[in-house]
Amino acid sequence: MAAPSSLASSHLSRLAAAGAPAPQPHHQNHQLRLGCSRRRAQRLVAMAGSGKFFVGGNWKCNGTKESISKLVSDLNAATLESDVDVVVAPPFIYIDQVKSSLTDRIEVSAQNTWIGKGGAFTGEISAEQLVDIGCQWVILGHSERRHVIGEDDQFIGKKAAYALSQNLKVMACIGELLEEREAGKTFDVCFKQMKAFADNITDWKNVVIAYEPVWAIGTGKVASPEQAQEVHAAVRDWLKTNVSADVASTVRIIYGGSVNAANCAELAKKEDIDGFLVGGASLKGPDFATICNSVTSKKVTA
Ligand SMILES: O=C(CO)COP(=O)(O)O
Repeated sequence: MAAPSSLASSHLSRLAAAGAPAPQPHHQNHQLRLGCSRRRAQRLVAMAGSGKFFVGGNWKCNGTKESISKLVSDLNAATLESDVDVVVAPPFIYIDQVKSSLTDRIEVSAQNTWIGKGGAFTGEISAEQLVDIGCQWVILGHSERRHVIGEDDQFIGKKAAYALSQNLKVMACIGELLEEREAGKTFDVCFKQMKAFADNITDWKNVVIAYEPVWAIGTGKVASPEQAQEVHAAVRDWLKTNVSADVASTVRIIYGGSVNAANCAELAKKEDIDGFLVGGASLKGPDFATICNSVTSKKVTA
């Protein structure tokens, strides 16, 4: 694959050594750099409002009553920086347990919801029911739901609209497969997934976008800070062109895929990385707290 001229060759060798796929060949780094300082100035102003660093823990289909009780007590005991929003997403059946035992400092999310009002939909959980038990967030469009369960862009977009209409906040996930990255289609895939969200979302204030490259999820192959930044900046530019400059400068774009206590600080330093969506490492309270507190690396470089 042709290497983009803007990345130093030493960096490319490090990526190759770590087994990470190469950056996108068609990237418009030049154009992104030109808009960079203006965008940063806009975003620093926005930081005073909704733009807090954001870390979500997606527990996926893991845990027992006992292990979750231990995880909650570790999270309750953790010292968290004040300028980070923290959310955890337990499996549905443990949400009530978590809500009743977890500090209010941490908000609670579901990992999915039904597309509309509840009723005769066996096995589903409605947005109304999530709100009823005090759940504030829902993760939608996660790659495991797209690629394992088979949810498509339109279905996910409609879920987002309905969840937002019921006052749930949404972590809207996007991300490319390895073969899509290797074929130079990362931006096409991410923009197509973004369009399905944008077609259904009118107000973005309760939306966080999670860029989770599928090849980095649960594989230990984290995207390099440069790879993640490249896509985050491109998604922000897409929002500017296709939604509004205001949404582009205020919406938080978080990264997910093999984030851990050791690699979070370097990723957090990147301008367009506003936080993380964490899988495996969110099951360990102290590691998750370290990832939440990587906001301090952001402050140093902002
Ligand atoms: O899918 C993820 C978060 O939603 C990421 O999972 P891992 O952190 O385990 O790679």
